[in-house]
Amino acid sequence: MKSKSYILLIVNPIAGDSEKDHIIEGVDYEAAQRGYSLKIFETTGGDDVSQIQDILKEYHPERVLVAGGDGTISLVAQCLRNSNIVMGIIPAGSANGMAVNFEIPETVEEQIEVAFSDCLLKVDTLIINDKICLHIADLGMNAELVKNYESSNIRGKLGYFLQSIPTIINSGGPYDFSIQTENETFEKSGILLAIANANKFGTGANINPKGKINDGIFEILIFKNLDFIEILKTLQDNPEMSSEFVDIISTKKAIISTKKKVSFQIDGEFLGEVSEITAAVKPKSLLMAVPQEYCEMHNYTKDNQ
Ligand SMILES: Nc1ncnc2c1ncn2[C@@H]1O[C@H](COP(=O)(O)OP(=O)(O)OP(=O)(O)O)[C@@H](O)[C@H]1O
Repeated sequence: MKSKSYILLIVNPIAGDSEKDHIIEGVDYEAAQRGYSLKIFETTGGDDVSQIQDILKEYHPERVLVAGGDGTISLVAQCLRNSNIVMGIIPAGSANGMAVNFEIPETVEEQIEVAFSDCLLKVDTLIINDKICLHIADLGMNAELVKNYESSNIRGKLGYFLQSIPTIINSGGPYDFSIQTENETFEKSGILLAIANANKFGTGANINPKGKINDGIFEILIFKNLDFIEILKTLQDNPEMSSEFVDIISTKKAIISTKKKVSFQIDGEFLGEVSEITAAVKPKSLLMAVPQEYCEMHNYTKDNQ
């Protein structure tokens, strides 16, 4: 084990199609100011999980900062789950859904400040079909949109917007979902079933306004139709959505099945078509540095060590 405390910075060089030099310089400066040594690891897209695990064992960093998109954040969260190592996010992807959800500020300077701050929150993670979900997974129309977005050349919100109309027209829904929770079985029909640990999609749509990221439960939201007025409401901070538009089930675990296969995504990554998934919450399993304002707005109590 090394004698000085380490910060590990994990950089995905291709995320968001942007250079990361200013992030690396900013983190290097801040780490030095605070008396840490900095270890940098660049992902390769190959065996990143086992390489990161080896670095964690060798350097025992106090914090791991991630400069990448949602895919890289998920990968790092998977390595840090059930440890006491803090994860900080420096969003550098094309859509950055998790950063939108955690209200990470816009500038790199502010993001680095948050990533090094002592506003720490132990958040729940979900395990869905053996994969980690920090944010939102879904079956149906949004997953179809993620698939079409991934295969298109235009990135960012514009890319999502441009894919939305053909996706709506060509969608395979509505779907009949059978949802088995710990105590009950529900039969529901909808165009989109979301499994939400967090509140917002990467587009900013606040689909799960009452959800808390550290309450030991998650929400299953079944959207029944494309009601544009209700969709516009989700752009507000605290939308009251009609029960004609969405049904909400809160639970700790669930098995969800459909007769016909349906598109499936976790945290912005398209994972093919499935007819059954299992989801379970792992309460307070990841320690994250988040903005003070995020804790205040959602009445979260900090989990400072
Ligand atoms: N050095 C690399 N070369 C090629 N691909 C890489 C490399 N490092 C990571 N990857 C790939 O990058 C993907 C993850 O990208 P990530 O989600 O972080 O960024 P993004 O796609 O730009 O952002 P977002 O998810 O916010 O749209 C994974 O598929 C991973 O395999």
